[in-house]
Amino acid sequence: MKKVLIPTKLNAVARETLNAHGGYEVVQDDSQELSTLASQHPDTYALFVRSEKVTPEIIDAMPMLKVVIRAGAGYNTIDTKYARSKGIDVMNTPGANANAVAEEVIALMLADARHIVLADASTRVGKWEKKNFMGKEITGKTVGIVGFGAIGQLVAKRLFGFDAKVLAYDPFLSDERARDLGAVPAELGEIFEQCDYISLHMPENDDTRGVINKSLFARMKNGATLINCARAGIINEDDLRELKADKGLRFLNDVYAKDAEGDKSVSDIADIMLPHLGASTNEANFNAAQRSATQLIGYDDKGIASYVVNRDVPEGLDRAYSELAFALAHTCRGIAGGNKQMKLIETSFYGDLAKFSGWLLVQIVAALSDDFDRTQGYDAALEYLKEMGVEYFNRETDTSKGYGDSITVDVTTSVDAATFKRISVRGTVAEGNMMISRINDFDKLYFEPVGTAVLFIYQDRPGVVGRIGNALAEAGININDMRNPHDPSGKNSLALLRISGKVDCEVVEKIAEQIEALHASCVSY
Ligand SMILES: NC(=O)C1=CN([C@@H]2O[C@H](COP(=O)(O)OP(=O)(O)OC[C@H]3O[C@@H](n4cnc5c(N)ncnc54)[C@H](O)[C@@H]3O)[C@@H](O)[C@H]2O)C=CC1
Ligand SMILES: O=C(O)CCC(=O)C(=O)O
Repeated sequence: MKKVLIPTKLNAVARETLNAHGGYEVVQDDSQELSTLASQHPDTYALFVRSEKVTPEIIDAMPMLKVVIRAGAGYNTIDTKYARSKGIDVMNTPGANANAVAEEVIALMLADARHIVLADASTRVGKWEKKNFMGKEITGKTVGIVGFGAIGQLVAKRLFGFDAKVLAYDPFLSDERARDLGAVPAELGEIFEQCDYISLHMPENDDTRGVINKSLFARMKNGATLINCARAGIINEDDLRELKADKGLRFLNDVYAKDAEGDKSVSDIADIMLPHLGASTNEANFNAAQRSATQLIGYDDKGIASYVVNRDVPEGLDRAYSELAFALAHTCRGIAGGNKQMKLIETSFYGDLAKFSGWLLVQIVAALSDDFDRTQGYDAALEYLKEMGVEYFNRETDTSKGYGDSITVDVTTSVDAATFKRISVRGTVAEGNMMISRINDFDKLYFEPVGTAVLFIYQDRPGVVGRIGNALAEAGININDMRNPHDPSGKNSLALLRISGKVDCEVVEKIAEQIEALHASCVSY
């Protein structure tokens, strides 16, 4: 059993999902400090946190820790570098709470524009200060979004309902993409100069700390509003203090240097301040909790490391190709019949993927062997294969084949001392979906490796597919998708079916007997 420690108020769906999957012992306790819990549970394998600080001391208190999952977006509270040095993967759950924050931004804008907080307090004590609460409308205003990621984009989408003009600054997003999303791409200075509202949605890191400073505040329009629901560290609070009154700026704030009770340094300059409530909706808490659990399961069962933030995922590599490499190797392993003794792994990385071959090999080795620690890198993967007596060969790719960005994984296993079996699987990513395009000689499959697949190779003759369908139906299994090509000789056929649920090995074996299959296997993704 792998111990998962959840020292925070996280929706019970995380615990329930892990328990339903099995193999995890979940300890959830938000009544004690993380430091206390860490020392009580040194055998923790995975830690789920919200805004709790994960320091080197916390990490050292749990020597078996392998994964930290931030149930949320910002991971500036986790010492990711120290975690890396200890071989610990840190993940976040991008987008899981984005809508909650986007709605909070709109709530803050409206609340401030219509004096909701002050007007409520005044009316509640019996006053009638209608003339003091003349408001303004956000409809038609120009709003600048700094950091046009999951939250920034949703804020824009919500604002379009108010006919707002949205300017977006994000150095990692193309102007074309920003325009596709309805925003006007702009430089940071232009945003501060032209906007009535500026909402910050970039992460806090070494590049962003303190970047929202005097030089930008000085360019703001008089009476403009700054909203910070991102992180306290990205703005220079003293610079804002210096200019705020003169320019009549408004400042709406959700974030602090420390999430804790006590006086807040911004209380003199914040017009509305909330206790870091951005993600505090039932929906966001549920989403982040569920995503944390499913990401851990995906990481453990399928090697999905795409959410890991403290490993050098090479720049320019679409994460879907990491998952593809894993899925192709996992398919080879399934067709080879599980944990067979591997002799040789051969790979081809076509198109732009050639430069990511080292990173992709790690995913392949992780898929082929449960013992390989996938938090390690390329050199460790090569070393591991050597220790296991497995040869590895990465082929030069032939661009004339026109395979685009695709991967081939060939695995040769020994059936007995004298016989070897070679499984070759090629695949690509199309419209964001993984596709297996070839299995051995069966080409143009375009089969998505998800759910459960069964695979039969047989001598081609009429009626076989019908018999497979009937036998599956008798076992209560529906067919969701199917490919049935011939091999180039035209003698053999492949029936590759995605089925509605897990299937017992006996059912597959029985069908194989009935149709006199040359090969039968079942792969769960
Ligand atoms: N108040 C709250 O409760 C919450 C706050 N947050 C904060 O909001 C931040 C953004 O969250 P998401 O939109 O989900 O993350 P995201 O990763 O989807 O978006 C962040 C965007 O910022 C951009 N960016 C990076 N460096 C930048 C820079 N120097 N200038 C401008 N843009 C830059 C990135 O390219 C990315 O598009 C998180 O990092 C977190 O700190 C997130 C969730 C809840
Ligand atoms: O979990 C929370 O309440 C804070 C969320 C947050 O700040 C984040 O996801 O970055």
